[in-house]
Amino acid sequence: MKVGIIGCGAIANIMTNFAVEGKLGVDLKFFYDKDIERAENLALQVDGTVVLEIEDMLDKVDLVIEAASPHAVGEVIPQVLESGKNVLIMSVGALMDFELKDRLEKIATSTGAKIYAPSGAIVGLDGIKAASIGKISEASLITRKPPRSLGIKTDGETILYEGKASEAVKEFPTNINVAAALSIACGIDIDVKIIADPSVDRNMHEVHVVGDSGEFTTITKNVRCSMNPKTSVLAAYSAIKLLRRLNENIIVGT
Ligand SMILES: NC(=O)C1=CN([C@@H]2O[C@H](COP(=O)(O)OP(=O)(O)OC[C@H]3O[C@@H](n4cnc5c(N)ncnc54)[C@H](OP(=O)(O)O)[C@@H]3O)[C@@H](O)[C@H]2O)C=CC1
Ligand SMILES: O=C([O-])CC(=O)C(=O)O
Repeated sequence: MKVGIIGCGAIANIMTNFAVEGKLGVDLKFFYDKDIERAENLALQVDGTVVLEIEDMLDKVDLVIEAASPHAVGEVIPQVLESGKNVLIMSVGALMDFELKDRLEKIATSTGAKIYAPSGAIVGLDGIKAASIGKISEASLITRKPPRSLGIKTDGETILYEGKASEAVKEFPTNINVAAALSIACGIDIDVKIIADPSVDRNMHEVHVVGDSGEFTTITKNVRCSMNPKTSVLAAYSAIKLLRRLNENIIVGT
C-alpha cells in the first residue's frame, strides 16, 4: 500500500524511522509540509518524493496520513477523500467541528474512501467503543502535562481548562486531540480538565467512563516526542499500529 504524509514534524519523523527499518507496514513515499525542508529531510531517508501540492501525490497513493494540524484537516482532507483515497487523521480535534465531520463523512460515503482516526495518546478506546454499544452516562478526561508541553511557564500545578471537549479542542488545538477521539467514541461531549504540572515529566491522560456495562478508569503516562514535547510517542505508535492492522488477517481488540 502506497502512502503519503501531510505534516513532517514529530509524528512523521517517528513513522519515517519505522519506514526506514521496513516496520511501518505500508510504503511511505510522498511527503508534504508547509516547510519544504522538513519534507525533504524525511523523503531523503526513504528515497521518497516531496510534493509541493497535495494533488501531486493523489493519483499515486492509496492512503494519505494527516499529521499536520487541525486546520489542515479542513483545508486538505476533503480533496483527498474526493479523489477516493483513504485518510488517517491525527488531528482528530478537527472532527469536533460537526459540520466538517459530516461533510467528510458524506464525501467518503460517495467515493468509498475510509477515514481512520487512531486512538492516539490514550488507552482504553477499545473498551469505550465496546461500552458505547450500551449507554454511557459519564465520561471524563484529566490531562496533565509538563508546563513546557502546554507552552507555558509555572512553578505550581495550574488548571488551564475545565469544560467540554468541544471547547477544549478550540482553546488547545494541538494538545487535546485525545478529548475528541474520546468524545466521538463515547458519542458525548466529554468533560475535560487540562493541568500544567511542573512535577511531571510525562504527558498524562486519565480517562474515566461510567455506563450500563460498568465503570472503568485508565491512566496513561506518556513519554514525549523529542521533536515536540506536546506530542506523546504513543500517538505515533497508535497510528503505526493502525497502518499495520490494515494488512493483518486477525484483528484482536475492538
Ligand atoms: N490524536 C492524538 O492523540 C494526537 C494528535 N496529535 C496531533 O497530530 C498533529 C501532528 O503532530 P506532531 O507531529 O506532533 O506536530 P508537529 O508540530 O511536530 O508537526 C506538524 C508539521 O506539520 C506542518 N503543518 C502544519 N499545518 C500544515 C498544513 N496546513 N499543511 C502542511 N503542513 C502543515 C507544521 O509546520 P509548522 O510547524 O510550520 O506549523 C509541522 O512541520 C498535530 O495536529 C497534533 O496536535 C498529536 C499528538 C496526539
Ligand atoms: O500526545 C498527547 O499526549 C496528546 C496530545 O498532544 C493531543 O491529544 O493532541
